[in-house]
Amino acid sequence: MTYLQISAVGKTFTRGRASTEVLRDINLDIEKGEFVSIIGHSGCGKSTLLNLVAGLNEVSSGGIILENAEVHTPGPDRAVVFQNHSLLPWLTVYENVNLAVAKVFGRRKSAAERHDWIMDNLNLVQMAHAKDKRPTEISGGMKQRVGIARALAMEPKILLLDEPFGALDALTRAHLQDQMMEIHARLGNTMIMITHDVDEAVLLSDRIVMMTNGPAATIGEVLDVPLERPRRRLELASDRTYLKCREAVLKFLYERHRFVEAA
Ligand SMILES: Nc1ncnc2c1ncn2[C@@H]1O[C@H](COP(=O)(O)OP(=O)(O)OP(=O)(O)O)[C@@H](O)[C@H]1O
Repeated sequence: MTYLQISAVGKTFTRGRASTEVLRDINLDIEKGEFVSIIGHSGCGKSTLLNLVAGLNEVSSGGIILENAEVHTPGPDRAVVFQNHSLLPWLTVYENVNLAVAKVFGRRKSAAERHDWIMDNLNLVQMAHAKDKRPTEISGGMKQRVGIARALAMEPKILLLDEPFGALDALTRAHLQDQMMEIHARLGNTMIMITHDVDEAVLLSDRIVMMTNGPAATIGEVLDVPLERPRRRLELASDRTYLKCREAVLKFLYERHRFVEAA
């Protein structure tokens, strides 16, 4: 039984008499525990697709089923991490995570259990030491880590990552990619990540979904990444399979589906 099933999904935005068909006939099955990246040129509809899975927008045609339940609205079973952290600035790191934990586990866990759970998740992203700091007092990479802890603390069925490291410098980005791989190995979560970064996609993913250019974008190809885990970036830099996957994505993006700026 497929965990997440995206079937014949289309999305058209309509405003007044104008309408734009952004996505057409998207079909994708994702298994429990898979790490899937979505890559494609700017504006092709990656975030739109993620937002449909998150339930932030409704599909115009087709359907999305997560563990036998059709997706219509947002829910804590699908946590989203955005490129720019969405922490509340007047709350501490701890309180930001607590907000999600209280909402999801308020009735099911005691206050002591909720506290332990918040600390577990802050520890997972190595942010427990900053639990009493406010978002303005920590770096961009740290804020993203808190956002990831908050999302993980909801124990979602699926973690949706919309360019989670896009705004970070290269070194911080590499560090967080490594942490993400460790978390994935430890918890076995199902994750969908949008990225513009070919190396990031190959390093982290079990499969890479490559999207054609819009309007009416669809899935052009899906690439399996048959690299064993754990993966180490330095060893992979000269690994044949890694380089082949990288080349396949680059060819898709820059030969077969080159980005053409709209007039
Ligand atoms: N709510 C909306 N109403 C109308 N059009 C929208 C809406 N949301 C997105 N679009 C349009 O859908 C298209 C795809 O946007 P989307 O943000 O999904 O692309 P993307 O691939 O994630 O882009 P990027 O990589 O630049 O973030 C764009 O042309 C955008 O203008």
